[in-house]
Amino acid sequence: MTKVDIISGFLGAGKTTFIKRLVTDVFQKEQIVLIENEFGEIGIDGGFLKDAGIEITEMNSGCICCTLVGDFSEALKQVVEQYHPDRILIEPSGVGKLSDVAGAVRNVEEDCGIELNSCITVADGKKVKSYLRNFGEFYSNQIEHAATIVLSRTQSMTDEKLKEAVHLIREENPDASIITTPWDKLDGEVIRKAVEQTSKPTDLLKKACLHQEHYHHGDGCCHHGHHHDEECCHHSHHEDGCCHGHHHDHEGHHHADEIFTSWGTETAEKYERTEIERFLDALTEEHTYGTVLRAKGIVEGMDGTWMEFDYVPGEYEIRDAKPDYTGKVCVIGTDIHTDKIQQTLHV
Ligand SMILES: Nc1nc2c(ncn2[C@@H]2O[C@H](COP(=O)(O)OP(=O)(O)OP(=O)(O)O)[C@@H](O)[C@H]2O)c(=O)[nH]1
Repeated sequence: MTKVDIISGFLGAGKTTFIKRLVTDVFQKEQIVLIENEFGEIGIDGGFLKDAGIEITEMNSGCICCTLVGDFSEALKQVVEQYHPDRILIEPSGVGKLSDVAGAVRNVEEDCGIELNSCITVADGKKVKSYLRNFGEFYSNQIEHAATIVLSRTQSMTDEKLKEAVHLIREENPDASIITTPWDKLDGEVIRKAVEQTSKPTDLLKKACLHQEHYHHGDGCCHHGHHHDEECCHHSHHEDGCCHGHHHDHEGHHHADEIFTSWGTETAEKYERTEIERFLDALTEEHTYGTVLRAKGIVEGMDGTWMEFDYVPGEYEIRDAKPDYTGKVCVIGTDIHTDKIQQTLHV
């Protein structure tokens, strides 16, 4: 039986970084396939994991919800048939709802010969308060439905801030195990125990489905409170072909793409490192770029070397990288001014 672990978490939380730790130190003896669902068109994370021999299936889609029932179960089935892995790791989009993803996995457990083993959420310890307040519908859902919550960046938090973050998480989820020790300090075995022993998601998921008013029908789909005949995505379908959320539970139900915008481009443009630094520094200027929650990319430098960058509010990182087939940049946020971003990057 293939085990399935879901590693969710908001934009830039550290999901990919934690998954790297899992595959190198925790599940290193197992054959693993990673299914990533990026919000937006440009897949940037693949490199390291591909180098480590991990099979990666990327599902790039603006709306995770619409892909969950159709494409998603198809992807799961294909992965099992093609690779017969010991374990499938699913990294949903940072703005995906954990209950949706977990529900979709459970619906195809029997069909696909898989077993939902754990629901993990990685959360940036420094941003718990602000993300709960500003993006609660998505953020709380990821916290509430996790059996294990892994806090990232705790090494750069004061004890007081860490306590506050844990308290806020406990209010949303009294039962989860919360990993507060920075994961690079932990042995693989300790991480395995924290993830495996506490992550029997069955009861949590029952709760998830009741809470969200999902009805499970014989067709294996998870319906969001409405009964439609369509194949997938049972929100109200409007004539414009888009799915618009309905406010039928206390949290409201929005699609990621109603609230978040993802902009991405591939580019052969070359940059000075200082130019990228200036760009990342400037992303905090809301009046110019809107509310940028995440940026990442890989681009060629003027000197022919390559740079990879990662931005989350309050910090960024530029690293040397191996050349890619072309440069790629992706910016995600709310009300982002893509024309200004394009101007700055000359794309
Ligand atoms: N200092 C520190 N940096 C971290 C930690 N976790 C993640 N980061 C950095 O944060 C950035 C984002 O990490 P990712 O692992 O790509 O985050 P993600 O959740 O996969 O991000 P998305 O691509 O938005 O889904 C990278 O620059 C990481 O190096 C942590 O625990 N400590």
